[in-house]
Amino acid sequence: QAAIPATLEQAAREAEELRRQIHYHNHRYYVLDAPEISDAEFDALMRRLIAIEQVYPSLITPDSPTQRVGGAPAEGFDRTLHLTPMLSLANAFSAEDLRAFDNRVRSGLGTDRVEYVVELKIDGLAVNLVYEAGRLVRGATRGDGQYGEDVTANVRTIRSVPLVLPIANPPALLEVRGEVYMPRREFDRLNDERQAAGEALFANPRNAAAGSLRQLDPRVTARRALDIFVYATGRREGLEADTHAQTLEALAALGFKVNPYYRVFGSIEEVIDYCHSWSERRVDLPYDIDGLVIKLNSLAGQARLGATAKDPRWAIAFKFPAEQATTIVEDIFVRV
Ligand SMILES: NC(=O)c1cc2c(=O)c3cc(F)ccc3oc2nc1N
Repeated sequence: QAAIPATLEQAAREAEELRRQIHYHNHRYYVLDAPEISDAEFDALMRRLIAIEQVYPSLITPDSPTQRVGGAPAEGFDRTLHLTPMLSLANAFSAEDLRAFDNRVRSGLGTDRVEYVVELKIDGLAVNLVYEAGRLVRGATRGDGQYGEDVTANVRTIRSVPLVLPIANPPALLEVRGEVYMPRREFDRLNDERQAAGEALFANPRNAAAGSLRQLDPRVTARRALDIFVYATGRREGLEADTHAQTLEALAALGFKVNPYYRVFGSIEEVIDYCHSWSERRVDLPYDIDGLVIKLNSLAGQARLGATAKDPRWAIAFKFPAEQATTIVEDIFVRV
């Protein structure tokens, strides 16, 4: 272990370089799932930065990777107002519903052909992230769509959530929406742990993710392998895009984790085929999806169609049939 730099200036330079490397390798591992260095090498970088920050506490910045896991638990969660409302999605349950949606969109726009983006509908809980000058300043649950619970300390523990956007001139203000989820393997591990400890089990990964994200103690959240896929922006200044697909590409370029299975189609029939193909394929995914989300690709078109009081006219969720209840209801007739 090399000696800690003798002066604050040298320490600051090394700390800055270490932060850059750690953010980079964190992104490689947790966002791209393509690490370039071993865990041991990554841990060595972290230990070096922690050692320097211990000797020079003035170097500890809120977005330092050593600050991902906060300390004292919160008493409760503050309410926070989203910069733009988080609406909910109307549901489609059949090909006919999707064709009706397509007819409404095309007649609303007065065009006969439109492009749609189709994304997997991750079965987790929606969160809202706010970045100011490229730094994560807030993470909130969806709440009632206008106000959410401020769970920033917990969101910061999700390794695939960038604490800083590592580019020279980040957007001045960026609101990003995503779905926080718990991979099924982590869900099984967590329930085995709770079973062994005689604690109540989580019914499904969505409940486990919600329960983990709404922990008062971020150190508990940090022990749950939560993950996120981002899927939209809210308020944004300095992020240019004409289509939703370009928005997803821009978010990925900023270091966010975007689900790789989104596709652009030029007709609702292709959308329908893609949706049906995932009804069986989804069992092979390491996380739960409860359908797909179909969105008009053109952002100008989205703006023209707008939203009703609660849901956008330019998007719809295609839902798979609900899982048949797998638990056999106990025999409720007591034999007398
Ligand atoms: N769970 C999801 O994977 C997912 C959820 C939403 C939304 O809830 C959603 C709600 C809106 F009002 C508009 C777009 C949306 O896009 C979305 N896209 C997704 N991929």
